Amino acid sequence: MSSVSAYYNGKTVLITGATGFMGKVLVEKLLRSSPDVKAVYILVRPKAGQSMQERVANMLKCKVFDRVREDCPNFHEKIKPINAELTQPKLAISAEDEEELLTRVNIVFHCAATVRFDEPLKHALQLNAMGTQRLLELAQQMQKLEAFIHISTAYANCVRKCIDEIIYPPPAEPKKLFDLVEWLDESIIQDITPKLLGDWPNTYTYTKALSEYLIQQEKGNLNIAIIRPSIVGASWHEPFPGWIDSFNGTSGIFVAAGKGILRTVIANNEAVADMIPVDVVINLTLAAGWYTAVHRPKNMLVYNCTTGGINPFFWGEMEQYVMSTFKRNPLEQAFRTPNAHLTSNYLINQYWITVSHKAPAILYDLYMRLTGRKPRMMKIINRLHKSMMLLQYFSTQSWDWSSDNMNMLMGQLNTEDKKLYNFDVRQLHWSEYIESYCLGAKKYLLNEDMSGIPAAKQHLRKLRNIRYAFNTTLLVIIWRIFIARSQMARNIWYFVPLPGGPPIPSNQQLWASESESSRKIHSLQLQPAFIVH
Ligand SMILES: CCCCCCCC/C=C\CCCCCCCC(=O)SCCNC(=O)CCNC(=O)[C@H](O)C(C)(C)COP(=O)(O)OP(=O)(O)OC[C@H]1O[C@@H](n2cnc3c(N)ncnc32)[C@H](O)[C@@H]1OP(=O)(O)O
Ligand SMILES: NC(=O)C1=CN([C@@H]2O[C@H](COP(=O)(O)OP(=O)(O)OC[C@H]3O[C@@H](n4cnc5c(N)ncnc54)[C@H](OP(=O)(O)O)[C@@H]3O)[C@@H](O)[C@H]2O)C=CC1
Repeated sequence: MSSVSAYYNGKTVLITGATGFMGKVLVEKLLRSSPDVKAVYILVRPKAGQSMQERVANMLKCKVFDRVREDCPNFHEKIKPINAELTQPKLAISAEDEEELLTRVNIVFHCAATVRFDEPLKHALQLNAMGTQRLLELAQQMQKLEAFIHISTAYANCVRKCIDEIIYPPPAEPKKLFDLVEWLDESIIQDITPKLLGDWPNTYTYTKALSEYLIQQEKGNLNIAIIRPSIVGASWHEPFPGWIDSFNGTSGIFVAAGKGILRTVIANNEAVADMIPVDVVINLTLAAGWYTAVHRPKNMLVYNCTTGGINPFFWGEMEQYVMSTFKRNPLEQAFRTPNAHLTSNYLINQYWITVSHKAPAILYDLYMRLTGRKPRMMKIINRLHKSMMLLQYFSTQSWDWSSDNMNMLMGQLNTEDKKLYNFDVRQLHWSEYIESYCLGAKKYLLNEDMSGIPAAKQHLRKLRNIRYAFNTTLLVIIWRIFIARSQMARNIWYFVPLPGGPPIPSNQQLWASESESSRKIHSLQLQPAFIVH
């Protein structure tokens, strides 16, 4: 008998960020594993011209709910959307909805956040830190609240190399910052952001660190747990292997590499790629919710939800597995043959950016212009470079996260719960996982059908032939330039018995141009790497 699923049956749950990548997996697993859960309130904002109702209807059509749709066809009746905006006072929840939440909710899962690394500080603060504070205020008034689970990130304290399951001093006093951004002009905040961030690499990790500290300061009597996942990847098993619907973290990089657009990445082959499947994070989150509510630990527990200390995996291995999968199962309409390499050398990376990113993009855009179409590759490449700049902080270093609480929690689960809410990452087989992740990105992120693989392979063969033809033409052009300028090259050329080769010149002709050409050959700057690799 599962204690965790039994606990959620009959309970009323509130989830923020339910429309996001992790939120959807949480809602799905909760409804599938505890079909008798009383109600799942989700805080949703209207967005992109869609009302809250339209957004929820679209969300429920998502493939991630296929399994629960089969198991419990009426699962949608349990979902109760509430109009909310976390950046607004009182979360912009109507008085009537607030009353409903205050009298009914038993457990809160707070997933909503902006995860963009380039989010302006003011907005990141308003959502990630102030939003969390407002939700806590609401939670304090909930009459039947048993547990509050906050999703943070393992990188909230990335300025440290060894990260324990404790709350560290914040980068700044949150309330002073709130005051500051309240009255300072937006452009001034932008100007002083690097100074405020200090050692923190971006506004995301900075505001996540602040929100952890705020929770510790203002938790009062609430039963709270903090979950800190590292880089969240596609699902391992549930609801089905490889499910992913977000380009964040490594997913966008995989797609760009699979499409043959990304050829060089700044990363340390030997650094740990601390990735964790989304279903593992959600299983741990639900188990932590149960443990927090039922066992009521005296101190607030922080769960580092990471793999590096338990089952380490390295960026170099990731490169191999990703490239091997996309070579065997290519993406449709690839720009070039997938062939991405990691390097920790800045100059080498810059060199390949010029030769293997920018030069092909310029040529392709020229071709688009000549054929009357809109050029777009350079724009994509520039965006990719911006992303890579922001991600390289994480791909060039390793961190040590302790995972004692994760192990402790595993020990608290009964045999059935260990299976139903499996978060034992020792069983994770990385090559199989990365293959299923890449195939999931193909199917669920790009909506490509597996039946299109033969055509995609055919397309890669066409690209290979174009590359051969291009390289041969380039070689001939370079050679012709040599021939025109170097007597030695001409001598070699004339000894190659090619059909249709040049006529054998007289000795006089051979000597005539030599002095001039031997001078010029030294000034020729040949770049053999322009030959596409
Ligand atoms: C051979 C392989 C080797 C692999 C080596 C890999 C090395 C990788 C290294 C290190 C990964 C480690 C990462 C650490 C993570 C920390 C963990 C966490 O705690 S939390 C979560 C992390 N959060 C993020 O990942 C946000 C990062 N993203 C951003 O901050 C922004 O997206 C940014 C600045 C990178 C780009 O911003 P923009 O404004 O240029 O673009 P935008 O708004 O994101 O996208 C515009 C549209 O393009 C789509 N898009 C994005 N990437 C795409 C792609 N690759 N292909 C196709 N479409 C894409 C998007 O879905 C979006 O579509 P629509 O407008 O919503 O419809
Ligand atoms: N993905 C990852 O690799 C990792 C994620 N995390 C953490 O996990 C949590 C979930 O991340 P993930 O699912 O990837 O993120 P997503 O960006 O996919 O989802 C974010 C969610 O927050 C909601 N949200 C954003 N702004 C507001 C707002 N102003 N008011 C109400 N809701 C809002 C979004 O709603 P809407 O649909 O309206 O935009 C969406 O539901 C975050 O707290 C993140 O920090 C931690 C480590 C790694």
